[in-house]
This record gives sequence, structure tokens and C-alpha cells, in this order.
Amino acid sequence: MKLISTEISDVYLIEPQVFTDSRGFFFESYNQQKFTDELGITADFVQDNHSASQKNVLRGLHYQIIQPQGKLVRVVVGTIFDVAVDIRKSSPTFGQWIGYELSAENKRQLWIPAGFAHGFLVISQVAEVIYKTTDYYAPGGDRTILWNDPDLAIDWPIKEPPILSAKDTNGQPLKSAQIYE
Ligand SMILES: Cc1cn([C@H]2C[C@H](O)[C@@H](COP(=O)(O)OP(=O)(O)O[C@H]3O[C@H](C)C(=O)[C@H](O)[C@H]3O)O2)c(=O)[nH]c1=O
Repeated sequence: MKLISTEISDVYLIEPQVFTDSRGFFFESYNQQKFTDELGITADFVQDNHSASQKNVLRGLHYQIIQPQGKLVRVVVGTIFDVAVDIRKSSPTFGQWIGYELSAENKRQLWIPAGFAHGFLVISQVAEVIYKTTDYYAPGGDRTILWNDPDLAIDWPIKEPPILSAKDTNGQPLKSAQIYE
């Protein structure tokens, strides 16, 4: 398993060790001991999520003001552009974003600690995204930052207006969002 730093400290790309043979492939998609001992990331995951979306769906930018969640994101079908935004007011990288292509083919995972807003754009015809979270869903505590907030200026690889949920259509700009101290 390989840890790749990103432009924001604490956010990492992870490349698993993939074993291939004449039957196909095998890899450990998560191993708590290796995560801790080899990557130096301590995380206790309590929930697994799985979503499927069609091309050009954009889900995000989401976070929970109650029970903030760390997320380990991977793609099992298709390709997404996965984005994390630092919304920790005291962080030197507050308001900065990173974005990486995660796909069933590259098998890359993105580790996003609590304190970030998360979202993704589906690039392939369909994408299935699986992610582990370090705290439970808090329905009353989920918040949305506007995906195209001009202050964030996220460079989404987008060619036409995305398909959004009603919630995401009405996201808050970061400057007026409830954020983490
Ligand atoms: C997140 C979540 C949702 N739900 C229910 C609530 C709704 O009835 C339905 C769809 O929820 P939502 O539209 O919030 O799903 P997404 O737009 O994919 O939200 C997620 O998208 C971004 C990318 C994230 O990182 C978050 O995990 C999460 O906010 O699933 C649950 O029952 N449990 C959950 O943990």
C-alpha cells in the first residue's frame, strides 16, 4: 500500500497493493492495522456507504456540523473527480481544495479526515462510489457548500451543467457556511 501526499496536509491518496493473476485481481481495500502501522493514519470507521450515479451527477460539497466524518473513498465502477475542501477555520489551508480522479481502474482511494467538505463529479457513464466514515450519519447535521462557489473556484472537469439534488442546488457559499473552528 502506497501513501501519496496531496496539496493539503492530512489528505492522502492511497494506492493499494493489487495482486493479479490469470483469474483477475485481489487487493485488501482496507486493513486497520496496515492503515495505522504503515500509513500512520488512525481511524475507526463505523459506517460504509455505497452510491451509484449517472454521468455528470455532482454530489456535494457535503459535511456534517454534528458528528464530523472522516471518509475513505474509493470507486468500484467507473470514474469520478473527487474533491475535498478544507473548512477548518484554524487551518493554514482553510478554503483550499484538492481534486483527484478515482476510478475502478486506478483503484486509488482518498483519505479525507473530519473537517473537510466532500463531493464528486461522475465522469464515466455510471460510477459506484464506496466510502467508509468515522462517524454516523447525522440527518439534522448535514450541510452543503455550493459546488461552484466562486471563492473556492474548484476546477471541476465539467462540460455542461451538472445533475444536482435539490439540496445541492441550494448549497451555501463557504463565506456564509457553518464551518469547523
Ligand atoms: C449520507 C447518507 C444519506 N442517507 C439517506 C438520506 C437520503 O434519503 C438518501 C440520499 O442522501 P443524500 O442525498 O444526502 O446522498 P448524497 O448526496 O450522496 O450525500 C453524500 O454525498 C457526499 C459525497 C458525501 O460525502 C456524504 O457522505 C453524503 O452527504 O440517503 C442515509 O440514510 N445515510 C447516510 O449516511
